[in-house]
Amino acid sequence: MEEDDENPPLAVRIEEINEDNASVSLSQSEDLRGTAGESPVGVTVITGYLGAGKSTLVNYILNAQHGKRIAVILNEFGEEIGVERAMINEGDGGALVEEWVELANGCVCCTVKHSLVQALEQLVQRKERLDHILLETTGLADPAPLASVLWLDDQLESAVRLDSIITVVDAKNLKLQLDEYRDYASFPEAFLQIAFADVVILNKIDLISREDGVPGTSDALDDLEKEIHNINALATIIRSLRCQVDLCKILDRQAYGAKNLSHLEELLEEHKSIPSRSHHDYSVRTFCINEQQPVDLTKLRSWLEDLLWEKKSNMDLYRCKGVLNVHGSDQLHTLQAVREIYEIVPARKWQQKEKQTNRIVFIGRNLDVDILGDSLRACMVLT
Ligand SMILES: Nc1nc2c(ncn2[C@@H]2O[C@H](COP(=O)(O)OP(=O)(O)OP(=O)(O)O)[C@@H](O)[C@H]2O)c(=O)[nH]1
Repeated sequence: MEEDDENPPLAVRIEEINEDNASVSLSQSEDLRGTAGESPVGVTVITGYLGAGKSTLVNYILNAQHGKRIAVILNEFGEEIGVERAMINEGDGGALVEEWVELANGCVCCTVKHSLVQALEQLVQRKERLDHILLETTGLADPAPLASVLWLDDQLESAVRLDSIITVVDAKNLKLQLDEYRDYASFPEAFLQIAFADVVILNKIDLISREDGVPGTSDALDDLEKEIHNINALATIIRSLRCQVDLCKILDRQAYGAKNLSHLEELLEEHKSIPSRSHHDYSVRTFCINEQQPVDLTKLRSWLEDLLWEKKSNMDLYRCKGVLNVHGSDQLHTLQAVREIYEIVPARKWQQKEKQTNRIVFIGRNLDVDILGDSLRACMVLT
């Protein structure tokens, strides 16, 4: 499509796909392979419960003076699409909304993967290079399938890469949403969305006031932050009014992959003291395991596959991040996993003075820290 400043680009509706071609294999994503030498375009997934402020955030990003060319993909239920579009201001202030690409058929499950890949393909094949893509998901979505589409592509030298998952939460309603389901075996999306987030925007702080009436400074906000960190200790939390946040903190975070190792190490350092629980914990929680002995990489992979794929011990692991001390290698390896997809890569040489160790943070439900610890120790090579 030729760009024309006078006429803002129209929406491109992705056709609904029928059931016959619904289960598209991930190798479809090979269509998204990048051109040699060009760095992939970052995709920020924006998720959050109904009404938390996702569109407000997208609007804010589009209108901020950053000079980036940003495209938006919406994933909303059919009837809502018109409303969504009308609510988003098409880039008055600096951002150019190049194209709207809507995923018309509901939340991002396997049927939508195909449309998503097509939508991304359409965007990255444009003549004018994009700087970033925002993918706003429906308030009901579980972000994990999205991560799997975008992350796999990274391994395929894709033209796009998952930059980060941002979850917007409503400071006024979050506690209610979490409390409602805390003791149940099934968890609402609110938990999952926080569990998968790299950044949580704690929005609508104006609706939480201290007793003296000063908005946005209440102890209740500290409590909410604790609550969020109990679920996902690795998430960066940013408080906001109408999602007005420093864009440097949310775009280009490179939360996946080994490139951003220093950030990962900082996170792991900060959270090495996450308390371990000796009993089975049914809620969504973060645990950290620290073990120094080097691991056998083959054993470690099959341990991880047992946990992520076979769901051994009924543990529901949503997210893992860590550094590994691999036997026979002078390289520090990083581990990243989102649901069943994982990646272990050598990142850099261990430094001489550095303590070589395995430090893994797990976010999930039903985690049993004893089983996790024992089974990890079984992968170690005694030196
Ligand atoms: N008081 C207050 N209202 C806000 C704030 N941020 C957003 N809102 C309002 O909250 C409502 C919902 O915001 P949206 O951005 O549409 O939320 P959403 O997550 O996109 O909503 P869905 O698409 O329905 O899931 C709108 O009326 C916003 O104006 C805030 O910080 N404070």
